[in-house]
Parts: sequence; structure tokens; C-alpha cells
Amino acid sequence: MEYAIEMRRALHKIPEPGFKEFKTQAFILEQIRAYPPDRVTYDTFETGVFVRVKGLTGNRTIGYRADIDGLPIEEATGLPFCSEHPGFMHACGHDMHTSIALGLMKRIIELPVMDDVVFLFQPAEEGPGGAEPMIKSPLFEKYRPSEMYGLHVAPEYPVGTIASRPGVLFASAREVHITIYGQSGHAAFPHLTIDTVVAQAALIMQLQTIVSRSINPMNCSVITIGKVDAGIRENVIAGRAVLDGTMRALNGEDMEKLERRVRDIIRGIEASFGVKIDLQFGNRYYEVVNDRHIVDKFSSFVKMNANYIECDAAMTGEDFGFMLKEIPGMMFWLGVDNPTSGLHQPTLNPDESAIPFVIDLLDHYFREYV
Ligand SMILES: CC(=O)N[C@@H](CCC[C@H](N)C(=O)O)C(=O)O
Repeated sequence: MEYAIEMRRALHKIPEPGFKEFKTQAFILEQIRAYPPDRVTYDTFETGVFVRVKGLTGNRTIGYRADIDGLPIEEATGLPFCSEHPGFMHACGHDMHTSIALGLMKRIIELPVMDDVVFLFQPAEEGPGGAEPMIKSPLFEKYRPSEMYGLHVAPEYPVGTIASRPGVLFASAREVHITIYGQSGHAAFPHLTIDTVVAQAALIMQLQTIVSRSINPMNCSVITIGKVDAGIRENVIAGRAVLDGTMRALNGEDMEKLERRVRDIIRGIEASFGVKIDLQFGNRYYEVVNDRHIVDKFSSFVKMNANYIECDAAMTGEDFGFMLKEIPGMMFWLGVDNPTSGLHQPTLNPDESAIPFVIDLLDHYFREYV
């Protein structure tokens, strides 16, 4: 079996949450330590790894980033190499991203390219975000590339397709964590309680008016409440309710407006229902903004070798945006032909033939065009 596919299957079995990618990091280090130290240098950062592969001239340093974390989703693919970690799955394709980086690294160690190539195996993309601390760490200066690339699997495109665009490719994203405090009591005496479930329901519905009533309809934004929790049984009024969600926008102004309106609505809910609400915003992921010149260079190359689509921006978030704020570069979608499933679904099953396809493509690009 092709080395990188073997890597993917091994990684698929051990999905781990952000900053707890201990087995994944050990697995990556095991691969790196098999190479001669005069070809490869590396450092660990939290559960991530920086690697430099020496080029023939080393005049420049090209960066390639792979995110390595999994998601708290119970896998339902039935694959023979499915997750061995109950309740966790590589449901966003980071096993593909990491094995592509390992395969590309092996290729250019065995047959060097002109430039040094730096690989960033980054933890916690799904949250709380590993890209920002990784590039703020002093180690980043030792590995700093002059341009950077990253990819994300795209189940909706067939294998052999690359999609990207100059400018904003992914939205900015910010998690929202809300806890509602009231007064629990008997279901039969609601007037003696402060029911957080009713406040929670009203809050969810009001939050859903922000995008439609406060954001310019010509712009795109999203508020999703992905998790709600409250109560202990049918005849006890819940004294505490929790909501977790995420907000997306394509520019900073809209993201700030989303935050402002969430605060306003929460004040209103407190006044109308007599509850107290604790609101916490997570890290803001910046938009992924692709460098125009680098997209031109890369897309011209791809058009000669594969199918290139100039796609629309997507409302997915990606902390690769932090890296692209610091270093010019680009992210692109890699077709993995799984249109009946999708990202963050328990049935996600990317076509592995995309792995050798993109390793060949990037190897060729890094060797002759970058
Ligand atoms: C590519 C992808 O699916 N990324 C995640 C990033 C999540 C960021 C953060 N945890 C949030 O929810 O805001 C996405 O959900 O788009």
C-alpha cells in the first residue's frame, strides 16, 4: 500500500481533541525520526510539530501546514480502519491533511527540491485554535517560511479537482458559550421558579433574527447554535441551561455587529425572563485571505495538470487565517468525492486516491513552479 495511505489509515484510528493530540504527535515524530538528521530538523510545540526539510539551495523556505485534531463525533462509516477512540472521529479530514503532509515530506526528503520546505503539524484547528499560539511561539522564527500553503478536503468535488479563489476563501469564526441561570422547582408550580428552558428557547429564536434583521442582506453571515443542554427530568423545571454555538462573517465589521447584537439580545432576555446570563466568546478566527499573486501562480500551474475551479467563499472557519495574516500564501479545497456525506458528519469517507494525486501535484509544484 502507498505510504501516505498507510499513514492515513493509521491516523484515522486515533482521532484526538484539540491540544490532546498526544498519540498523533508521537506518530508524526516516529515518522520524522526515521529520517537522517542532516536532512530534517524538528521541534515540538504543545501537541504540534515544526519540521524543516533541507533543500538543495535553501535560498527560500516554503511552508506547508496540516491540522491534526479530530472531532467529538461517533464514527458511523463501518470502515475496517475506523476510529479506535469511542466518541471521536476524523470527521473533518485532518487525517487526510496530515498524511498528505507526511507523504509529501517523505517525497522531498528522498528527492530534494531547491528550497527548504517547512511543515507545520498544527493542533486544535477545530478549537480552541492552535495556529495563533504556534505562530506566536519563538520557535516560529526558526521555521518562518516566506510563503505558505494549506488545503482542506472537499467532499463535494471529485478527485482531481482543486478549488480556490483570491481574497477571502473562508469566513471568520467565533465560538459563543452561553449559560442561563434561573431557579429550579416543581413542574407544577412554574410561578415559583425561573424557568431557564423557556428563556433558552426564546433566546435561540431571537439569535436567529440577527442575520436576517441586522446584517446587510448583500453580505453573508451565520449564527448556529450547535449544542443545547438543560434540565434533569420531565417534571423538574431547569434552573440552568447551556447553549454553545458559532458565528461566521466574511468581514470584521459584520463579526463585530454579530457580537454586539448577541450581547443586546441577551440583555433583553435577562430583563424579560428574570434570568442571569453568562456570555463567553471564544477566540476569533480571522478570515482565510488568499494572496492574489500566489493564487494566480498556483492556479495557472494546476490548470496545466488538473481540474481547477474558482469557487465562492465558504462560511467554514479555519485558523489557518492567522498564518495567512502573517505570511502570504493560500488555502485550497481538495476534491475527495464523497458528495453523499459531508464535513462534520459521522459517515464522512473521503476517497483516498486524492492523497497520491495531491502529493504528486504539490511535489511537482514545489519542485518546478513555486
Ligand atoms: C474547516 C472547519 O470545519 N473548521 C471549523 C472551525 C471551527 C472553529 C471554532 N471551533 C468555531 O466553531 O467557531 C468550522 O466549524 O468551520
